[in-house]
Amino acid sequence: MESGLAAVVDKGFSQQLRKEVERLQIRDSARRLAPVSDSQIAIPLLNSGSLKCYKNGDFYNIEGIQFSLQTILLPMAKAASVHNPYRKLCDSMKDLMSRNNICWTSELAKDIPHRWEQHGDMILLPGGSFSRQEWQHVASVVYKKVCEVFGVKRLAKKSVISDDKYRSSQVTLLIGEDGWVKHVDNGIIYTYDVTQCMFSVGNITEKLRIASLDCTGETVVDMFAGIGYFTLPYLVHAHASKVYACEWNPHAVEALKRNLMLNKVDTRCEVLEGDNQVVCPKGVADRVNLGLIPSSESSWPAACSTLKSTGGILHIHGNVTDNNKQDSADGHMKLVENTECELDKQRRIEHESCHFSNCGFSSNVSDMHTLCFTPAEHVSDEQNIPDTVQPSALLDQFERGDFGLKLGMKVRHNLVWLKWAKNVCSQIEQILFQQQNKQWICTVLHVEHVKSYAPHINHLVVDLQCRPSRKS
Ligand SMILES: C[S@@+](CC[C@H](N)C(=O)[O-])C[C@H]1O[C@@H](n2cnc3c(N)ncnc32)[C@H](O)[C@@H]1O
Repeated sequence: MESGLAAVVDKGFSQQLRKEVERLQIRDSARRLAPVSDSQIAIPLLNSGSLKCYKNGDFYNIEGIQFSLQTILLPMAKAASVHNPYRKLCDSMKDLMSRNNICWTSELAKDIPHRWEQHGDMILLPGGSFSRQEWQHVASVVYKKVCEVFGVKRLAKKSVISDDKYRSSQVTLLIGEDGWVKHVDNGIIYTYDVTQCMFSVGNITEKLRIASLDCTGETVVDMFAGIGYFTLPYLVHAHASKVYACEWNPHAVEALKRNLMLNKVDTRCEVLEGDNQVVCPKGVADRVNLGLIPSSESSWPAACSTLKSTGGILHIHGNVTDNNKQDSADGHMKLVENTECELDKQRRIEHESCHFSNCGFSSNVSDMHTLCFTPAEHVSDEQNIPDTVQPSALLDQFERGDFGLKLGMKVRHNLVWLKWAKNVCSQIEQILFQQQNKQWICTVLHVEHVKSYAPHINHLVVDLQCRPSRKS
């Protein structure tokens, strides 16, 4: 048993809350979930830092699940007690400090990371690890010890991704000659220098989605190519005939060129080094990828002018903020569906992508068509709430701002997402109209949820089909 921080929640909500704390990356996997009474379960946590914004009086509330924080004795996970590098790291650091007559404190213990990334023979530590003054006295030995514990040759440490125009990596090499690492991801080899470029692990679902497209015969322009996160899936799996890859960070360009060679697709890709607003070719693309967050808006005109005169598809990424925290906390409306079983319902509510078509809802995904809303007991104007509401009607009400109902969080999010997609769609129509002096019809084909970026901020992608209107 080990004492530590835990979230205590009613049994019926324990699995939902476990998923939420895993999403926030604060679940302590070294200790096991355990009942604390007949009706409550404790979920072990690493820390409570990211929970601050969910605090409501003495309790916390995530997605309508109420829980408290307590310090509790919990059993160790089996794997953790047998082979746990974190424990090994703690033990070897305690030992090292005592040999150097440095007193072991809880502050020093907090400086030891619970998570890290392994890139082949390199361990990449999170920012903030080993940052206290005491470590500096024994710095070179500490870093060697860390390598020993993990059985690697190189060690590096992160801080935040820089806000500079290159979104440079902020990684310092602590032990080793260079920062080049290799990743194999969905059959694609990526190599890059961790001290110079970033690798967005969180975008894996979007990379897989791109990989599943059939782009045979298509020309694609990747406006923010980086080291080839999307350029490579377009070439290797989606079989694009040609990709123009724009990138202005010379370190990323170097990695991109290496990656094209490594994956033997360099003959189908032209790397255009520089600002995409300058280097992007005109009138060539069937498809344009705009993979920059929080927004790629400044490059939308260049993206529009790279489309073929017959039109094409834009994949526009963006961070979308849901500001209305109050509604999400009390969630007056429950989202239910008539016919589905409990498990399907759960899956559907957790299914984080939504498909919308032509700013209405697409017929190929039944999700939103079959939704109806049931008022919870405490909604006073129950009689005014229709049994079934068409999502497009919901959006109209939502846009007029006369939405008297409070919606369940996922539904409201979907409406916020759809509103964002519609907004992007009409801005792109305007840009195309201004550039070409004729009407274009843009259609929202799909809205993809890539990841939760921060509380109330979601990274989305809208797929827009853009066609010149026959009328004008
Ligand atoms: C965040 S990375 C995106 C990588 C990839 N799309 C992803 O989501 O994982 C953005 C890349 O776009 C590049 N970039 C940003 N603005 C640019 C511009 N105007 N022209 C060319 N490259 C640009 C940055 O240097 C960086 O490598």
